[in-house]
Amino acid sequence: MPELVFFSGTMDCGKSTLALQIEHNRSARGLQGMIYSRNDRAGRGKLSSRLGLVTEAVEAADDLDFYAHVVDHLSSGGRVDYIIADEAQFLAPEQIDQLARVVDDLGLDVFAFGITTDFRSKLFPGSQRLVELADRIEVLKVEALCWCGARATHNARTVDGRMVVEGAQVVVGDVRGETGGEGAERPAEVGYEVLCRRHHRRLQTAATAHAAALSPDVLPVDAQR
Ligand SMILES: Nc1ncnc2c1ncn2[C@@H]1O[C@H](COP(=O)(O)OP(=O)(O)O)[C@@H](O)[C@H]1O
Ligand SMILES: Cc1cn([C@H]2C[C@H](O)[C@@H](COP(=O)(O)O)O2)c(=O)[nH]c1=O
Repeated sequence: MPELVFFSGTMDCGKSTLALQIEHNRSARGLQGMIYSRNDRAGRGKLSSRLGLVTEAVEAADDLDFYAHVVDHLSSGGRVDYIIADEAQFLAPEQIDQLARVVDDLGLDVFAFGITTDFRSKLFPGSQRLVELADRIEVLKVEALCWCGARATHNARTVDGRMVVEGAQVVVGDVRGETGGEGAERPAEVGYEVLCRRHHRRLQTAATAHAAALSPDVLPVDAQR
């Protein structure tokens, strides 16, 4: 039976790598996939992994109708055996419905990859619809870790290492920080960090935890002498 599968996890847990592996294994057996992505860090029309692999993809813009796109391709003599959609959290709920229709009406497997929640631990609309519609949800097995060593389950947005809780839901970026704040005297470093729930709730990133550990307030009594 064809399926709509949602592979989910935090940022940096290997989702895009798995997408590329699924694509590699299937194309090695002569199958042809239609690869979609949206807002990949490597640029428009790319699906890239931090391991350095990258492939061409159809950029899934707001106005892309997945079902119509696949039907058009098939009607013009093209072949499609399966669908891969990376960065699926950025898709509109209606586009997830279109992917479900591709499974049900065209009989194709659809593999969607994305983070479930944003930097405020709120569901992305596309991910919410995937949770509602997917035949299966697969949580990636390679665990990303919080700075404390616990399993990271949440995505934090940081500015100069400090977690922020205000801002637009979509800001493309990486876990190692990027230069932002155009026009600012010293551009702020906007980035992401994966945290366990406890430290996400406490807004404690690696940088702020390190600063707190170095603060005289928390030094042992002996060391303060
Ligand atoms: N230099 C490296 N050596 C080994 N593995 C790495 C290296 N850099 C990144 N990775 C692996 O790649 C994962 C990130 O893969 P990626 O597919 O880009 O993640 P996602 O799409 O979930 O954000 C990391 O969790 C890590 O397991
Ligand atoms: C938490 C969060 C993330 N994003 C962006 C940042 C990245 O561009 C992608 C996630 O990509 P990855 O391959 O899973 O690392 O999502 C965002 O726009 N808003 C957020 O709240």
